[in-house]
Amino acid sequence: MPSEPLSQKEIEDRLRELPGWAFEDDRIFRTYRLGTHFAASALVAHIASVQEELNHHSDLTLGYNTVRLSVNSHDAGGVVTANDFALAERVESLAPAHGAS
Ligand SMILES: C[C@H](O)[C@H](O)[C@H]1CNC2=NC(N)=NC(=O)C2=N1
Repeated sequence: MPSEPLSQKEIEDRLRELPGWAFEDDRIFRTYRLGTHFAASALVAHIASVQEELNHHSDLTLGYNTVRLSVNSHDAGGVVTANDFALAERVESLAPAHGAS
């Protein structure tokens, strides 16, 4: 079942609970910085496994020592839904163990 778009106010309220995340162009996004390229690669693999579990997938970009996620919901027409925040919250909870900031 497609998820429902969140209102601008809902997005702003939820973003307040997710420091480092921001909203632009109908997406929420964050960049994490890591100590090494290998650590950044491991974070990408961990995020990919969570995305499979949730069946919800970000645009996930690996840099030298950075990982950038950008996500919205295709099934809702390319806008932000609760599923995007569910993914963001899961990533926030696993990122510190990778030394991401
Ligand atoms: C068929 C399957 O449910 C869809 O392709 C899923 C997979 N991952 C997805 N990821 C994201 N970000 N948005 C979606 O709408 C979406 N849909």
